[in-house]
Amino acid sequence: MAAVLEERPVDTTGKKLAVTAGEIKLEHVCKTYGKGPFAKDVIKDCSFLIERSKLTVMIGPSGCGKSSLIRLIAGFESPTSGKITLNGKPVTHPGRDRLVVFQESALFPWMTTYDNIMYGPRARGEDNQKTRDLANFLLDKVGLTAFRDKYPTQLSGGMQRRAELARAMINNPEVMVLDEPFRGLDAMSKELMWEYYAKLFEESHRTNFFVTTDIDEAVYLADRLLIMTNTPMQVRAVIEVDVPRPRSLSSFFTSDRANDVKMQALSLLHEEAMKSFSGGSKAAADFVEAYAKRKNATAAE
Ligand SMILES: Nc1ncnc2c1ncn2[C@@H]1O[C@H](COP(=O)(O)OP(=O)(O)OP(=O)(O)O)[C@@H](O)[C@H]1O
Repeated sequence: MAAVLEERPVDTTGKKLAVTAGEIKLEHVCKTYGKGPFAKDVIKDCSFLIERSKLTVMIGPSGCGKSSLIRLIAGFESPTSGKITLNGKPVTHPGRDRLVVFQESALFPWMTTYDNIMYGPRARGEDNQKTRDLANFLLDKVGLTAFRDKYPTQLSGGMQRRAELARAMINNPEVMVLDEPFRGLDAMSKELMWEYYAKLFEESHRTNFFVTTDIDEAVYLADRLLIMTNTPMQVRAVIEVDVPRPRSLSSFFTSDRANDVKMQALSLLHEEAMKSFSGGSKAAADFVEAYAKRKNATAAE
């Protein structure tokens, strides 16, 4: 059963939003695309838990199968074998209980920020005082109250991502799934997004599953870090990021534990990249080069 965690204030008039947190379990999940001589194993015997009320981050080499796994969890595709359950019930199709925020903007360009956020409730015939209060509450939470009536093209990249977070959260999913949502943002906007997003999580403790290729993002955000292998993708290691919350970005990376986790994760990812580097992967070669630069920079500090 999903747990109703806590009543959260929606606005100053005292209305409440119940945050419901679910749990997703993957057991021996495999995914093969194509048939016969064209068959390609992308996910192989993948088992892990997306724990209730925790922020689980999955990091793996580029092209290892992360987006394929998200499509299975979202219910857009089915595993070739193995089982995925939400609160013990098999995932068989897409549902409001598992909303995915993708790396590409999904905002409707002809709608204002407010209308984009209200899209879900309106589609369900729930344009009422409660959802309107909630939309305004979320606008405030993501720092977009002043941009309520602007269209997506009038917002910066970071603002668009924040609007997307609000648009997903208004539907109160039991699990929020995020596929590299901050990819492509410049470094400063990205850090700002991490802080917004971490705060939103810390205030709600909704179950979140966040997928990335960015090591700093992964370590800063995660309660649990899943390090994945190259294709066919499996869980290589699970690291508990036992750094207390709320986390301040300015002090986080000076913490010994955060740096230990980062070095441990980097070294595992480096091993995975080396495997596909020897197999001739361009993405792996880029990672190996970036890793060497980062290691030298850390040594120089
Ligand atoms: N529908 C499909 N049919 C055939 N092959 C596919 C299909 N979807 C994905 N693949 C293959 O599966 C592998 C993993 O792709 P996927 O997009 O899941 O990886 P990823 O880790 O999300 O990549 P990135 O980090 O670049 O976003 C790739 O080799 C891709 O070509």
